[in-house]
Amino acid sequence: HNATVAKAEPEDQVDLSRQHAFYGKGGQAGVTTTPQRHVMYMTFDMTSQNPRDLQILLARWSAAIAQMMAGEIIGQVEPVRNSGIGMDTGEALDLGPASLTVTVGLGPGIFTETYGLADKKPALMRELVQLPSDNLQSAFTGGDLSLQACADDPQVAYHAIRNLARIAKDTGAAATRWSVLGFGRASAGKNQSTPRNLFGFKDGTRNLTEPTDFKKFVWINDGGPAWQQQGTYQVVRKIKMHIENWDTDRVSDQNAVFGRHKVSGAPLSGEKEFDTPDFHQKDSEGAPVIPVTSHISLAAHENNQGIRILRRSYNYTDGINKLGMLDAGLLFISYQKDPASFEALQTRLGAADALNEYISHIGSGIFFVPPAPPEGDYIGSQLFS
Ligand SMILES: C=CC1=C(C)c2cc3[nH]c(cc4nc(cc5[nH]c(cc1n2)c(C)c5CCC(=O)O)C(CCC(=O)O)=C4C)c(C)c3C=C
Ligand SMILES: [Fe+2]
Repeated sequence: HNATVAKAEPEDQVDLSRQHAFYGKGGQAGVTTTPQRHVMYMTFDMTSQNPRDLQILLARWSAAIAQMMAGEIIGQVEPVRNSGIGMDTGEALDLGPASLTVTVGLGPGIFTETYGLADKKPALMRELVQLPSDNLQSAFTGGDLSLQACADDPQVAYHAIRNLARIAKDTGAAATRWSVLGFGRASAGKNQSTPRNLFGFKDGTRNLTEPTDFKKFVWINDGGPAWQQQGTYQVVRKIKMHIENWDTDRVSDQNAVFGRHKVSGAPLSGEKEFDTPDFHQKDSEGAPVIPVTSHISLAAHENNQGIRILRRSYNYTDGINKLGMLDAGLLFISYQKDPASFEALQTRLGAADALNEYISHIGSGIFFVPPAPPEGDYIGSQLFS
């Protein structure tokens, strides 16, 4: 079963010398970018009430991200002065750019009077509504700022976040809130083979991959304030997966939970992974072949007034819990031009998904992702003019 590896597309091969552009005209890198293999995700709380500190932080973050995405250090690792402290912590030296992208998000707490930004709040920015089956813990929820660092080498992603957290502390602007280190991209981009989540199922088969769909469902182009155009909303959910329970379940039942076959990824109504699911197909007893409570039946755009979102999730593990059980799951990240799209899907999933027996939404966040800055500028600069 090594066939997929042997005939991998270039998008599937790791080339650690590959790099992405930070500056540009469209949206930030790391949203519609072909998913890299690893993520280090972190949110921050503002520790300063001064808008100047926020501005300086966004400017310093932007400059540092641009350098790191190019595979450069962000300052001396070994200072010339004998007693000097290093600027760059050094652990990514010689590792290459590794397709690093760092995507910056602004949380609801940024668009407030505290920073003189209440009137700059993007039209659809707000806290997510409470959703059915939510089991959110404050230790994995919220944040004023988010950083999603993705790379094909986990150390490159970690180095980026570590150095950006250092800058946040250094400026006195923000402090770390929660973070997740994720692996094994659980989503697929164009020409990428579909990876598997920790339940062993192919995840990302019917994800968005076409520029026309990105335009329609992901990037904001509503004719509103110029600085928000080509922005998007990031929703993040830390979803624990009850692995031991799942592993004792019959595979036929697992297939019914997702509405797909485990090995091939084909919908239960078809034979091949990319066959379009037929939600009307009935078995000999007249029951839908793809159960109505299956994950794909509840999430598919055909059954949700055409709603679609871009998923960019990663598997994660936090080791084992106090009972010695595997503590792992999915760092679900989605991008959409309207956070209500996520809410609409999760309202249905949270209420009826057969998968709910095996998962628990324990963390959550929502962030506005401003467009990429042009060369020489920084993310969110237009907030301060
Ligand atoms: C609210 C949005 C979604 C959450 C939360 C979510 C959690 C979640 N999903 C899987 C595994 C799979 N999801 C699949 C498809 C799928 N999931 C969503 C949305 C959410 N999933 C959508 C919109 C879709 C596409 C539905 C369709 O159009 O058919 C699949 C099938 C393969 C695929 O198309 O990607 C799997 C497998 C897990 C394990 C999980 C939480 C832990
Ligand atoms: Fe899903």
